[in-house]
Amino acid sequence: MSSAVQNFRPVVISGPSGTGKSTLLKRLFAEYPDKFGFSVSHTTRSPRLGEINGKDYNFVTRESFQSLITSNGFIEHAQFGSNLYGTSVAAIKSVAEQGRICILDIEMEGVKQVKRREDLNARFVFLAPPSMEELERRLRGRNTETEESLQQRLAQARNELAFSQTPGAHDKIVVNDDLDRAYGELKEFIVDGGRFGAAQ
Ligand SMILES: Nc1ncnc2c1ncn2[C@@H]1O[C@H](COP(=O)(O)OP(=O)(O)OP(=O)(O)O)[C@@H](O)[C@H]1O
Repeated sequence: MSSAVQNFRPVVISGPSGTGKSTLLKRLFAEYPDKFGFSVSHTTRSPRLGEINGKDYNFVTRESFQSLITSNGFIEHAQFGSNLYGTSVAAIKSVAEQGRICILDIEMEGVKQVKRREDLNARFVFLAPPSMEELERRLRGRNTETEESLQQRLAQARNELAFSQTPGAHDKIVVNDDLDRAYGELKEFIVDGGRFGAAQ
């Protein structure tokens, strides 16, 4: 295992859409501005004006994207329109090499992929809604979804919740009932007395 991810273990946060992942992560990043980072995704699309290679995206050709797929270099990849997008193992490790904890805010299939990559040494936290009713209330309250996308998110939420019940799926489950309480519990798990999950 590369020593960087031994000391700077990536944290995978997952949970149904609308549970409050972005809300809680924003707060964590504000409290610890230099501790965390996101991995830079790969894409085959062309850079837009002002986008920087290696910062906004790793802009690559279709050929090199394909060869990275073949060599098992991606945690997840998908096609949107005519372009390919993906999260590479190297991009996650690179965050650790910069001395930061890589935060992966991903859905269930991505979680399963990261679990298969033991060399990433990741920790897994699941953010659960207090109930399906409250999740629906939050999604409606956010005013970002059509009825159709809302129903899709709720159906997917049931899958994610079922997976979260599988023994060993996550190292920690935080229920986002009261925001301050949930933040405290999430922070305690992630910061871990300043060790961020690393063995002393
Ligand atoms: N503990 C809480 N109590 C009440 N409302 C909350 C709580 N946490 C978050 N919310 C609200 O719920 C809504 C969904 O939160 P947020 O957008 O952070 O979810 P998310 O998990 O990041 O969703 P997505 O995966 O779709 O990005 C927001 O309007 C947010 O303000």
